[in-house]
Amino acid sequence: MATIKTMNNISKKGLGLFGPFYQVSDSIENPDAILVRSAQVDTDNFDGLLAVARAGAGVNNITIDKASAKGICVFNTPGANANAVAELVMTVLGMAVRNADKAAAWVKGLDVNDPDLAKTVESGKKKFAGMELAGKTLGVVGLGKIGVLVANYARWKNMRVIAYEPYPNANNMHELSNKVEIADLDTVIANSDFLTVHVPFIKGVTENLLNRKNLAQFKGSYIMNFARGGIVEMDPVNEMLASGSLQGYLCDFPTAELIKNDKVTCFPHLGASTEEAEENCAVMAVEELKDYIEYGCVRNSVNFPALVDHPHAGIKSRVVVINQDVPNMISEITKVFGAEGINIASFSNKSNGKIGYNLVDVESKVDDSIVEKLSKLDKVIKVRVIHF
Ligand SMILES: NC(=O)c1ccc[n+]([C@@H]2O[C@H](COP(=O)([O-])OP(=O)(O)OC[C@H]3O[C@@H](n4cnc5c(N)ncnc54)[C@H](O)[C@@H]3O)[C@@H](O)[C@H]2O)c1
Ligand SMILES: O=C(O)CC[C@@H](O)C(=O)O
Repeated sequence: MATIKTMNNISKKGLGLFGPFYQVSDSIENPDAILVRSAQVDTDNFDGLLAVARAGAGVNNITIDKASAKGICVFNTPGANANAVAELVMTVLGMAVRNADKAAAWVKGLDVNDPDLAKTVESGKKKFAGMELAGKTLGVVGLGKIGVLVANYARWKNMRVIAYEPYPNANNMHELSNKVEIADLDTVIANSDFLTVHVPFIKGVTENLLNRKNLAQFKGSYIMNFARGGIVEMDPVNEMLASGSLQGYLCDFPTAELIKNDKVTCFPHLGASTEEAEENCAVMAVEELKDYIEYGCVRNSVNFPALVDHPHAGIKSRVVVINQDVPNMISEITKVFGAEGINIASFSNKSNGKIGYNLVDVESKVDDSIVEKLSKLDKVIKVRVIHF
């Protein structure tokens, strides 16, 4: 029986995949794995934790470095909620440039008994005249799963799109419209009518990626942040809003100050809140956890190297060895098996510069003594055995 602690609301479609071998509850104290959305997870608070799966993209709510130090694998679900966010971003921008929410609120406030209602409507609408997206330039910062979709949607609306991506991923680039222009960050900021950011929040790296210095070049009207609060430096944005050089700030991360500002439209971290995205994320996260718990396979981890290699028929034990990524570990590990007279049927290894990950398959049942011996090796972080 494996135990899974859920934090936040996780779609039933995903939870239903766990099956009878799993106990799934939000009240388990020291679970084998955690399934989470936006709640904070300090992995040091859980003994014996094997893995954390984030049903979503951003993992800044999880203590990744602490997890790596203890051999805890952290997963996310790349792309599973990207369309939900991209659709919201384009909807919100479309509404902003047409003053759609303000206009609709004005209509709601009209006197329904006004005999000249139709006239009032026609004469009042000029206050809400807006502009069109077609022909305007959208600047996209970050061409990951969401940024690519936003860029493509903007192209379909006949916008010019310029984008910045420092680490282009071949799969994402393959999906990108060939009409999207790629440029450096300053060029994107300086040439956009609207700016949207889609990068992870990484303290000291993407923190204040849009900042006083580079935002000084922005001559457009709206900045959108549906990625994470700390990515945009707020003091210059507030000053630009107050001076009127920026028409609006549209974001998914409300603060008291933002809520009070009439030129800011805040959403309640709503980007991924569609039935489809919640299901996609939950299903992907549960599949990742099950494959890890049952077979030691790693896909979509943010701290472990990818290694998907299911054991062949006849394998009775799979020994999972997680080590710091230093030279000579494979030799040290195999020596332990040799010294015990255990024949290795299959050995898979991957490393990512920080973590070395090994799956050692054996056609007999190994006992706990091998775990003890492997665990004593210098630089080994964690060892577990999966029996079949
Ligand atoms: N509002 C929401 O509900 C919601 C939903 C999903 C994701 N998000 C946020 O959006 C972010 C992006 O999601 P995604 O699915 O596109 O992730 P992704 O990993 O597919 O894309 C992120 C992109 O940012 C790029 N990047 C990394 N560092 C960068 C830097 N210094 N400068 C510019 N680009 C950089 C990466 O190379 C990658 O292409 C997530 O990390 C998360 O914080 C928010
Ligand atoms: O789970 C959510 O609702 C938000 C998810 C989002 O912030 C993400 O990073 O994927």
